[in-house]
Amino acid sequence: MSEPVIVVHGGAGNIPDNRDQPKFDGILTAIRKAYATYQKTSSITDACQVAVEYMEDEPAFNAGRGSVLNLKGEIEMEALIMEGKDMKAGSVTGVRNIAHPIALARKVMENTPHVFLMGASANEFAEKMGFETVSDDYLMTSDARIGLDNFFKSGSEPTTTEIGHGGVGTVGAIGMDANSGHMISCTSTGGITGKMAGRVGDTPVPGAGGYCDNNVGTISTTGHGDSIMRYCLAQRIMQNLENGDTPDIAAQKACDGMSARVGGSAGAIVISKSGEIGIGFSSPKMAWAFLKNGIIYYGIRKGEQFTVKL
Ligand SMILES: NC(=O)C[C@H](N)C(=O)O
Repeated sequence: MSEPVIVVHGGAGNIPDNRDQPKFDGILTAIRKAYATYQKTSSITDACQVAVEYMEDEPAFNAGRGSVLNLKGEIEMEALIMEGKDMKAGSVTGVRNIAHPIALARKVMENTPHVFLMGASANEFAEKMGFETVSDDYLMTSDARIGLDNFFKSGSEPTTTEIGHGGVGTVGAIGMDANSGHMISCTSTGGITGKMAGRVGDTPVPGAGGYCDNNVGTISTTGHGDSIMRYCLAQRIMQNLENGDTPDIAAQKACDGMSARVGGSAGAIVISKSGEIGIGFSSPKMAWAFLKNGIIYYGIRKGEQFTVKL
C-alpha cells in the first residue's frame, strides 16, 4: 500500500507570534489523526474529515469551537467538502450550534441531490441527520469575544481585518489516496470577525474556498474571503495547474495575483494529480503541514520549514 498524501492548513493572515505554537500543535495532531484514520479505514475522505473535525474542536482555530463572531456577537459557520472522482460537493453556510460543520457538508454531498444548504434549513437537516446540538457557550471562546471587542474599539472594517482580530484562522485538509489517485478537499470556518450577520464567505463556495478534480488536483484556501470569492482563487490555482505550473508556483502566483488585482491576502494548499504538494500565501503567515515518507513538514512564515517524525 502506498502512503497517502495529506496536507492541512490552519489559516492565513496576521497571526500574532504567540499563536504559532498552538497552531503548530493543532496542525501536527491533525496530520497524525488523519494518517491514523487512513490506516484504519483506507478512506482519504475520512482521513481529511477527521483532520478538520479535530481542528474544529480546537479553540486555536477559527472553525467550530473558536469560530469568530459576527457584528451581532453570534457564530455563523460554513464548510465545504469536494471529492475528485465525480466532482461531487457539499456545502453549508450560516449554520449554528453544531460542533462539526464539515461533517454536515459531507452529509449534504452524500445524502441530498444538492450542493449547498444554508442557515436554519441547514440546521434542520443536521437535526434530521442526527447531529447533536452544542451550546453557544461551548462554541464561543474568550478570544473570539475579545476579537470582536477589539474590532469595535479599533473601528475596523471587516475588509481590512483579513482573518479578524484574535489571529485565528480557517482550517483545511486535502488528501490524495496514492493507490487510486482519488482526491478530497475539506475546508471549515467561522468567517471573519465583525462580518455582517448572514454574510457568506469564500469557504463554502466551490472554486473559491476549495476545489477538487482527480484529473488536475485538490485545493483548500484561506484568507480574506470577500477577495477570494471575487477572484475565484481555487479555480485560478486549478487553471495554473492545468497550464503546467508546479503546485507551489500555481498557489503563490494566484495568491499574489489576487492581492494585486482585488486586494486582501490569502493562502492555499495544493496537491497536483501527480501527488506533488504546493504551499503559497500572500498573507504574512499561514500555518501549514504535510506528511511525506513518515516525516511531517510544517511551517508558518515564508521560507521557513520544520520537520518532525510522524
Ligand atoms: N480565516 C479565513 O480564512 C476566513 C475566511 N476565508 C472568510 O473570509 O470567511
